[in-house]
Amino acid sequence: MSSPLLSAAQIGRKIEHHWIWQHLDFELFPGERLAIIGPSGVGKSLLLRAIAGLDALQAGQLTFHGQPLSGFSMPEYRAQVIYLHQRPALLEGTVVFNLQQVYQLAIHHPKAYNQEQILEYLWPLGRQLEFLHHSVNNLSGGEAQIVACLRALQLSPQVLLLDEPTASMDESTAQQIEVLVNQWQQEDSSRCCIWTSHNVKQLQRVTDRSLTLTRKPQ
Ligand SMILES: Nc1ncnc2c1ncn2[C@@H]1O[C@H](COP(=O)(O)OP(=O)(O)OP(=O)(O)O)[C@@H](O)[C@H]1O
Repeated sequence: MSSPLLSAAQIGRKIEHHWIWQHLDFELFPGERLAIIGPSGVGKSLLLRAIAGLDALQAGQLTFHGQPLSGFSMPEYRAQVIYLHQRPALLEGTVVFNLQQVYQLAIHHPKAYNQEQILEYLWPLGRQLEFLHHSVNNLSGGEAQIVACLRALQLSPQVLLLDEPTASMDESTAQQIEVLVNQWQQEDSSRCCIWTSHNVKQLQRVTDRSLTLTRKPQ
């Protein structure tokens, strides 16, 4: 069997004096699609944020390709493991500006913005060239999620951490996003994703197994 791409050993996240979750162990093998499930407030986003290296852990260790996260430069790690926030933060300006701006980061050189690829992503989402010139201030919540998703997919990451990425979309647009994520994964069989969603049917379509978080007594 291959080695895990990501693994968590006895990880714990504490906020103030309260453990949100602790003693968590899991492994993510190449090609896997994992769901993180549990009720609101149980700490699913905090787990994705920890895996993304955005928040420190208070216990345990995460490894990527067998190396502790502390062994990576964060830009290098985050170019490979991309977190899609449930409420995406976009930069002031147009959609195309947001898609192009990420390439200013040295870590993405020599990759370059590819408008043809973006238009291919947009077509099944019912949007064309003019969408690229919309100001992000005028986007709906679902459209902002589309932009965040395309911004991540165009970078061809190895792992996508999808935090309710379609929560603000209609069902048909959400399913088109699922198709795009699936295509990204089919392009390289070692790519992995971790999803959170309150849409059980969606999780059945897009993941193969799940990790359940349960609420700790206070
Ligand atoms: N920065 C923070 N400071 C204080 N508390 C926080 C912070 N971030 C999250 N929390 C708390 O940690 C708990 C877990 O939050 P989290 O957003 O991970 O839940 P979730 O399982 O993703 O919920 P939902 O399904 O509603 O998105 C919540 O009680 C939340 O209020």
